Amino acid sequence: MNRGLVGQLIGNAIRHNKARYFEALFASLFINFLALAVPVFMLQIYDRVVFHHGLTTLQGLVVGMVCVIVFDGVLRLGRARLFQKIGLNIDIDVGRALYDKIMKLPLRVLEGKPASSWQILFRDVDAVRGALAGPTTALVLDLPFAILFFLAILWLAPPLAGVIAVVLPVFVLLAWRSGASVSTLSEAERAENAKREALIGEIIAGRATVKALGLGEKLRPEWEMRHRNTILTSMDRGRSSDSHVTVGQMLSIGTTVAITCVGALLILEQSLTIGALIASNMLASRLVAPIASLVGQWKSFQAAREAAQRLNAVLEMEGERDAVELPFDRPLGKLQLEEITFRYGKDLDPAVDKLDGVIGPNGLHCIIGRNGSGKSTFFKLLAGLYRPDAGRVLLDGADISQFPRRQLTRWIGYMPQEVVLFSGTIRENILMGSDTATDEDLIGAAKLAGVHELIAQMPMGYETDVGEAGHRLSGGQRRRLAAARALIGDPPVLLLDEPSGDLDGEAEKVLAQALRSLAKDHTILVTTHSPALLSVADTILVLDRGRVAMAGGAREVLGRLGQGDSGPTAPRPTPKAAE
Ligand SMILES: Nc1ncnc2c1ncn2[C@@H]1O[C@H](COP(=O)(O)OP(=O)(O)OP(=O)(O)O)[C@@H](O)[C@H]1O
Repeated sequence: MNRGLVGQLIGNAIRHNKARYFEALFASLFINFLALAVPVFMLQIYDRVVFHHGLTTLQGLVVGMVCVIVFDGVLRLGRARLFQKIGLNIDIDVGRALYDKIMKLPLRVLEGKPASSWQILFRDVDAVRGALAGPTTALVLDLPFAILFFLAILWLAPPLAGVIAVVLPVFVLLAWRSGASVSTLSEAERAENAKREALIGEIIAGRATVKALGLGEKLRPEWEMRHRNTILTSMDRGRSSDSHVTVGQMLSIGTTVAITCVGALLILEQSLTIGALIASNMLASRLVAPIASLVGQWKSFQAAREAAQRLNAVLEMEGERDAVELPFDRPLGKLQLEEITFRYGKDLDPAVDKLDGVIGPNGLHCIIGRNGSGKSTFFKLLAGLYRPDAGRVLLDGADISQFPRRQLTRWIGYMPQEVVLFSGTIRENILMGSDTATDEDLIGAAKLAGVHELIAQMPMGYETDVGEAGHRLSGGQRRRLAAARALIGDPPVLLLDEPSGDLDGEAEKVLAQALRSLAKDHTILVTTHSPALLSVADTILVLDRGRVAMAGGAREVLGRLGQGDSGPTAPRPTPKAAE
């Protein structure tokens, strides 16, 4: 049977930590042997010290018990440390595998689920760690030693061992039932919790809009509904769990009562001493305790198993090509589209529909079209972020789908429409665009993006902290930094989605001139409606509902658009005119 990747990772983690688990098992062995000391102490107190005034025995027993308590404490502490180390290794292995997988998943897969559902997966790593290196593991290691206590009771009072033999299967059945019923309810609770977190995530991400539009009250019913559902499912799960735990506690008390009653009869028959009864009762509660905790803890195992299954499902998803980089020279930047088609869903119209033609090498090519005409989708296909449902994108004659992501990002610089910066300095954010860039490249890219002077005027210059997601900067500043980030690796192909979006007129002109001079030896595609950029373009491609509505030299297209040509809705006259 396929254990799955998480199974393998856990297997590896257990193998790597085999020595530690053995040490923990060894510690458990001693802890449980030492646990026998208390009943023996009681037996001696009642049957020897009390009955025979054995004060010397009492002194000896007290010294012995102090040693036992200290040794037990040291062992428990040691065992907890071992679990910490094992847990750390599991965290590192499984957490790293999850991070790597998420980084390798295709963009469409990542976009297919809310951001919060990816975030929540890291909590699943905690659940797996908790089950393999937490209190539940200590419980499992203690379980085999229950036999030790059973044998001790059997030796002291065989009829009392009979009572235990009857009660134990009931405990095991209860633990199993508790796990089974809690499992379904935990899944429902998790699903509701994920919905609530998705809403909180959206509200926090859009906090400025929420505030500006005063959406607090409008969003409240939705929030309250999701919050209520989370609480209700949590209460259902809690109720089920509580009822099993309560039955378990009742059974524990019932066991003590049954043992005491049977023990009392044995004392009356003079086949048992009071000390032996007290010792048996202590042994019985020590035996029953871990099994009774199983009733409450089974849910942790169940939760860990489900977490492992969810992690497994993600880890087994197909990632992007992880091949070694191919020995290709730096491309010249000729993009060839072979009837590329892409739909966001099987039943949806194509967002990009049979786009065909050649762009570049070199030149500044503007893509225009109405909102929703497919410009951003087209760029994501060119950047290799989406795979076409049909057709191919070739770069210098090579299908881009064969290249690993790292290689592609060096050749195709992409600046998305929604600019995202990361916490850190301006310098760190720009340098993210290249693995090898020097300080000279950093300044060169900033100058090209027209942001160098602006940075130089800041008190901390390139070391200025941009804040969470770059929120300490203005929209235009963020966009210019993102442009510098796309430019820094000097890729032969540049895809800039609305680079002039938040720019003022002056910045727009600077950008237009920079792109114009860069276009001599780079293939630059820009989606824009900025006259400054359109005026320096070599070609213009007009998209409409994912198709080419018009394409050709910039002057010609602008002329036709100016003459009242129906533009984006016009038929497709020159499919390869962007060449
Ligand atoms: N993640 C998505 N899931 C489903 N449909 C999508 C998704 N993203 C875009 N679309 C749809 O695909 C079509 C093309 O969208 P796209 O973002 O490429 O247009 P655009 O030309 O860049 O628009 P704009 O000028 O507004 O940025 C639109 O109809 C849009 O509704």
